[in-house]
Amino acid sequence: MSQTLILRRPDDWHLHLRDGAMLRAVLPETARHFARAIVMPNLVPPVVTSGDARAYRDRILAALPEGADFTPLMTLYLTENTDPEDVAAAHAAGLITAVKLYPAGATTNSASGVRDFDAVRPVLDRMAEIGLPLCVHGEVTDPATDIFDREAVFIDRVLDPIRRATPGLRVVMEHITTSQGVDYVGSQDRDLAATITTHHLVINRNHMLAGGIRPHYYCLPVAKREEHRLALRAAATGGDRRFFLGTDSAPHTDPLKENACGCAGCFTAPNTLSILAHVFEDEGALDRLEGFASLHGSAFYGLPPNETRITLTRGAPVHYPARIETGEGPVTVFDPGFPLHWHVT
Ligand SMILES: NC(=O)N[C@@H](CC(=O)O)C(=O)O
Ligand SMILES: [Zn+2]
Ligand SMILES: [Zn+2]
Repeated sequence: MSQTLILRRPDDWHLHLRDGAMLRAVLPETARHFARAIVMPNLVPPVVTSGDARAYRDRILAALPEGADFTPLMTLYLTENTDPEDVAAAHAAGLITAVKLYPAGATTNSASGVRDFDAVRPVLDRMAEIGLPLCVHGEVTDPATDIFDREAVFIDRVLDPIRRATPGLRVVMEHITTSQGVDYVGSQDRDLAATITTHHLVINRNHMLAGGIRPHYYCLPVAKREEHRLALRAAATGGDRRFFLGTDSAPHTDPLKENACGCAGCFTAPNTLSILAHVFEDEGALDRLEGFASLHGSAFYGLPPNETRITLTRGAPVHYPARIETGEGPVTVFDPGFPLHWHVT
């Protein structure tokens, strides 16, 4: 017997769309299922001013397939030179939904990020005043901190002090990967939330490293031990409104992934919803999928939920392409390692 789930159309609260030919290839994969997405600003060069955000938004809208119903929600890349007034004006004009903090050197295209957190204090103060959320890539970057500990150390050493010094600042910890991330969000008030990716609900570090190195499972923050994956699954499927979907779908071409120094990022846009339905079914939480994918994020950002619906139907295995072609080369689609049965229409 086939089983059907009807959900409000989901949103993706953390997405990389890139630019140019890559943008044109990956955007339809998200627009097919999602109504809105927070678009990350880590282009080269990054999206740092309101003018950059407006121009990037226009390029995204121009790349949308005919008839697509998709709204990009823009972000600014926080640098030590960001002008608080430019941020406030972009917010007041409805141009941006958040500002993104990358510690310099933490991840893909983060070289223009923040080294000295005191240098961005005026921007953070202004954001707290106007209620504009800060999205955070939460990892320290000092070489002495083990890569598997970088998120937990960031919470204690950077994030908690910033939040204490900036009362009222609304923060989203992006792509949390640890039980410490889950616990920190759970212990705080409604000004703090977290996105969780699809892939971190599926893989732990063994999937990436045991029995051969699998570069398509390499992303940042890097997948952790199994106990952390289980904590993320409990948070995502537990119904707490502070946790919501941000796929962090992050396309890189195969030659850049399958490389002696491979890029970080998993491309999950095409099959994310089928995988999530599988995960929520496994956890006996299909009734909570709509909250995680379609309701909690918009509530945090103060936006109305989408009025349109998608239908998930459980049936014969559904096949997604192993990779998509882009004008820049092939991009491998994340392989969850199990057959998918949930069709999305
Ligand atoms: N997640 C990743 O591994 N990569 C992202 C950057 C990021 O979100 O940290 C990318 O832009 O490729
Ligand atoms: Zn990141
Ligand atoms: Zn990302």
